[in-house]
Amino acid sequence: MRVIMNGAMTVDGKIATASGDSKISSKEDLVRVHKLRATVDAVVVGISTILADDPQLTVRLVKGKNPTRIIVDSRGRIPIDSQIMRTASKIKTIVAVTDQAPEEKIHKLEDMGAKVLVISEGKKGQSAAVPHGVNLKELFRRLEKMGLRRILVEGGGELNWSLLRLGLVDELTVTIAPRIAGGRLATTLVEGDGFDEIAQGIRLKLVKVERKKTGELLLRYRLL
Ligand SMILES: NC(=O)C1=CN([C@@H]2O[C@H](COP(=O)(O)OP(=O)(O)OC[C@H]3O[C@@H](n4cnc5c(N)ncnc54)[C@H](OP(=O)(O)O)[C@@H]3O)[C@@H](O)[C@H]2O)C=CC1
Ligand SMILES: Nc1nc(O)c(N)c(N[C@@H]2O[C@H](COP(=O)(O)O)[C@@H](O)[C@H]2O)n1
Repeated sequence: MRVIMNGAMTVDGKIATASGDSKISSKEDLVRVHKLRATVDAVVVGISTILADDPQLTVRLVKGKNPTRIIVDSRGRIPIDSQIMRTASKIKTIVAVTDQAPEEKIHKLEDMGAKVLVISEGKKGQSAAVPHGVNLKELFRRLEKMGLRRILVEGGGELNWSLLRLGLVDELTVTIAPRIAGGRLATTLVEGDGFDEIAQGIRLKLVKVERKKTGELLLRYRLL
């Protein structure tokens, strides 16, 4: 399995403003992301990203095949009128929940065309903010068994932390937009509990730097 994490942040590391505006990167960068989506089997996001952005997670800006969309959502909170659920009968959609999700909601999601994976709670690698989240190692094992081998993670910060902490990420691409958003409550690329010491931090090797006409920087890292 190959797991690529992608995100767009401001120079001060924010992936959205405190009020929830996440339109950070340029159209050119979004086209790059859609091209990247067209190369993967699945795109994974956390439920808070769905609730904040109501994304489609498609390749509509380019020609190509839509990846399977995977929502990590322990309590089954995904709205039935979200863009993802409204298109779940046409574009493969998986909602990964735990036994905290109400059975009635699980049936509703399945009736609308989504596949629901009930996965026992994860214990390691999660932050205090997500004490009873989906067991991501088990989720990724199940995805691999289903033939989903090339996975793109598109955040947000809590999901990014859990996956990085568990060592499940192979590559990180991050677009840095020439903006500063500020705001102590604004979400950053990686949230979670974090480490006490920098020496404990996750190590990366910078493998590529691209300077864009838009003023953005595209950084590509390999996880060590
Ligand atoms: N600029 C960019 O590139 C991007 C920006 N964003 C922005 O990020 C923000 C959302 O990020 P954030 O608030 O960090 O939330 P996330 O999107 O990372 O979702 C986190 C939630 O997912 C659920 N979850 C279930 N299991 C796990 C697990 N094992 N580990 C982590 N989470 C789990 C939890 O909710 P529950 O307990 O209910 O299951 C948790 O609170 C939005 O504002 C969005 O716009 C998002 C993506 C990209
Ligand atoms: N690469 C990138 N740049 C930005 O500026 C972004 N806001 C995001 N966000 C991610 O893309 C999702 C939106 O996808 P659709 O356009 O609806 O297909 C959003 O929810 C984030 O996961 N990414």
